Amino acid sequence: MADQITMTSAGLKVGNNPVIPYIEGDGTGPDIWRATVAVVDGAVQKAYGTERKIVWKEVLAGEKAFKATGEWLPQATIDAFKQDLVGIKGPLTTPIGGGIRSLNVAIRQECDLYVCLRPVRYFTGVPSPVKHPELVDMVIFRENTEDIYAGIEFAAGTDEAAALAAFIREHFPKMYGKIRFPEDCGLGIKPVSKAGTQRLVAAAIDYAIREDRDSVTLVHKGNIMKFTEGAFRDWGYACAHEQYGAQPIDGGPWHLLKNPRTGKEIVIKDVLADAFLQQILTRPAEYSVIATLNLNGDYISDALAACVGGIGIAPGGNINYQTGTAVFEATHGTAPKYANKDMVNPGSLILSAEMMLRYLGWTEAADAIIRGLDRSIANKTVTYDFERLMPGATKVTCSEFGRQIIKNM
Ligand SMILES: NC(=O)C1=CN([C@@H]2O[C@H](COP(=O)(O)OP(=O)(O)OC[C@H]3O[C@@H](n4cnc5c(N)ncnc54)[C@H](OP(=O)(O)O)[C@@H]3O)[C@@H](O)[C@H]2O)C=CC1
Ligand SMILES: O=C(O)CCC(=O)C(=O)O
Ligand SMILES: [Mg+2]
Repeated sequence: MADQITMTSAGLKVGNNPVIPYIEGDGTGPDIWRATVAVVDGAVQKAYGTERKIVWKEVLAGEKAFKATGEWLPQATIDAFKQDLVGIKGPLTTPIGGGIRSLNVAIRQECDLYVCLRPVRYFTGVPSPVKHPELVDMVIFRENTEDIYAGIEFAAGTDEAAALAAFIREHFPKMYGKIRFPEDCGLGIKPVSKAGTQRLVAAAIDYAIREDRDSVTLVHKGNIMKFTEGAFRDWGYACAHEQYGAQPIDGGPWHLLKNPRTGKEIVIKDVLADAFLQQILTRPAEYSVIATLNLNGDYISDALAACVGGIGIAPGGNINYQTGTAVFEATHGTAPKYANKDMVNPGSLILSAEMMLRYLGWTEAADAIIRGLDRSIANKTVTYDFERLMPGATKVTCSEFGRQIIKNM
């Protein structure tokens, strides 16, 4: 028996046997996927016995898809994510320079998954390069459909780059004069819209209200990129003011919002991206919910993951809160040098699956995963990345780490 997940006015409707499409992924993807599926099935069984079970449905993308179909991202895969609503994926390779554009970004854009949700918090015992990793408890809302990631780029020396340069020269001669080497210049365009910004910022504020968080920080580089990053900040504050009734503090720009659920205050503030990247090291406790643009969010995700013990344990989900469509995935990439060695940490994908279970409303199964992971780390039976920094730890394989988590649930 298999149930289709549907979106209703009351939220997702999830049966006992939901169909969940998954992409195994490239590089280390198959290793971490195998460990993840075992942990998720184990957690669901632990929480609900035989009453509930996920019906996994493989869909293809990346190298496996190319070998089987001649396409890197078959339309059937996008259709499955849209139809089945909730899915999960391993990492996919993106070549640098030429070749295909990011399949990961393509999935987010084609399904209009406008929020890249990346919670970053510390698990006791995980080795970290900072003195107080336990002070890091942030949830990143990274805009997922706009910015430099829209992929409007023209290679130096092409007719397209020359045509765009000619257009700028004709219509914006002063700006053309600012291009230092116009003759051999690659050109990129950075679209950032009010609608795109405000649906992202609204999702971040909704989260702060729902999860009783005390601040939402808009992270941008608006001093330099005034009409994209600066506009993101201004539209973000406008969203807080117009849609949530937030009021300026001492004339602004910071705003204060009363949580309608708890009556507590939520500060809406902003910070420049470079300052933020140093402050996450020096005073992380001052930040809670983060709303930011696509590229900033990419950098911030990896930097924050490092603060709490590394990319091996940083989860994520790409979500459209209106349609309910969501594809969960780790923050890290394919780590190709470790492919097929059954070696890397499956924690990021396992915790992404844990987010997925919570999104489905299967909180008991999600809690079982957290219990299993907490205890496995406390027992110091960990993969190479933690073991090399954890005195007295026992190094286990990727699959064995998964088995430890199941045992410890
Ligand atoms: N969403 C996605 O699918 C993403 C895909 N990518 C793609 O992945 C490919 C490789 O990118 P790359 O820049 O090497 O970044 P990766 O994140 O794949 O790897 C960088 C380093 O991070 C560490 N790492 C990554 N995964 C794990 C894990 N599961 N457990 C423990 N440590 C881990 C390793 O560090 P160490 O060497 O110190 O052990 C690794 O060398 C590229 O094609 C890139 O485009 C990148 C990011 C996201
Ligand atoms: O798609 C890629 O290759 C990179 C994506 C990425 O770095 C991210 O989503 O964090
Ligand atoms: Mg990244």
